[in-house]
Amino acid sequence: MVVVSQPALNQFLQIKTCKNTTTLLSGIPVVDLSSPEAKTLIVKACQEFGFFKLVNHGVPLDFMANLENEALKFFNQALSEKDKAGPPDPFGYGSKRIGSNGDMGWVEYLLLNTNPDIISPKTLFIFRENSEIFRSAVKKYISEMKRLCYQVLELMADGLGIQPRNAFSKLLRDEKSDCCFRVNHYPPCPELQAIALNGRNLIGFGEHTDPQIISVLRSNNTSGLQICLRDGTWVLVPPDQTSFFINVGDALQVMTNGRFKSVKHRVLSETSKSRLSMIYFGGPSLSEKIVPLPSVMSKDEESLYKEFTWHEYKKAAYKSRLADNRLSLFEKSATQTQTQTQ
Ligand SMILES: C=C1C[C@]23C[C@@]1(O)CC[C@H]2[C@@]12CC[C@H](O)[C@@](C)(C(=O)O1)[C@H]2[C@@H]3C(=O)O
Ligand SMILES: O=C(O)CCC(=O)C(=O)O
Ligand SMILES: [Fe+2]
Repeated sequence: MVVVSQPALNQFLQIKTCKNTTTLLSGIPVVDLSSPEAKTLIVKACQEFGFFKLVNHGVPLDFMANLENEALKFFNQALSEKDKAGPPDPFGYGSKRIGSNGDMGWVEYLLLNTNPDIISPKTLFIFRENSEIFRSAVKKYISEMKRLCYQVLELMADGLGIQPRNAFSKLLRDEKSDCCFRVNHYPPCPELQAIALNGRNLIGFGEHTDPQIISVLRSNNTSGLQICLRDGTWVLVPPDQTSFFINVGDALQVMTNGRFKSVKHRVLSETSKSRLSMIYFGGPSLSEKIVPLPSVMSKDEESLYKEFTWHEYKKAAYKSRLADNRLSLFEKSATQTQTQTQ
């Protein structure tokens, strides 16, 4: 990324308000995947936060470190080289523009489709020439992410008492599942140290919920990720490069009829250290109906949402701005729910 002037930086600056105070949270739920209590703790965390940290996950640490190194080699290239893999369509290399509806962030990224049948021409440029090591690191990492998602989703089903226990995971096991993988690089912004910030922050990735079922995030040891609690307070998530952070996505909120809540999150940039994060987004096949699972619902309980397919949701999501409440388009009004119960 290039050096920028203060007026150009203004579009990434966010004013902090008193109501929205950021506090350091040491109470992020932590789940030990090897513990017999994992399923109970996962359900509790998804109900209260829509978010938790996963330890003892069994993913080899060198897979994470290798991919991080390879990704940094990509981002350290000249912009003219990286731009050959962009602009994102939505896959490929992107810088500062997130999505196609005007969102901006102090970030550059690679967005990849994980289905080998769908090859985006842009992504061919990412792995061209001497990048076989990068391609292989991505492949190994993604296969671990799939395994981890299946395991976590099966524990969620167990914890909720859902039969069969693959009710969620089968959606990702489907060969047509719509999953993607993102590597975000947040360069440091030395210009910011020189100017008076007046308590303002630099937005790396603006607030949003992830539309999919589940997201698995790993970052280097640079902070920046924040989650929003139910009371609207933003809290910092202390980084931990050996662990994963699991986000409940909008589709899982619907499939649990609101028992799990998708977590609103954002990244604020550091002025002196770069952050590198990799996120695996697990989505179902495009034709999948996103409805509450019958075994989640109690007797006479009605769905809070209108029926829609993942394709319909995705289409709406990609027309929306990052901070929009995408699920509200599919919520039933109070009158609709009452009429159905009468
Ligand atoms: C502004 C946008 C970027 C996004 C598509 C959208 O129109 C709204 C959802 C955004 C998001 C957030 C989570 C993931 O990073 C992502 C890949 C996704 O599936 O939804 C991004 C989209 C994107 O960057 O293209
Ligand atoms: O980069 C991060 O740490 C989080 C980014 C994110 O939330 C996303 O890409 O959807
Ligand atoms: Fe996200």
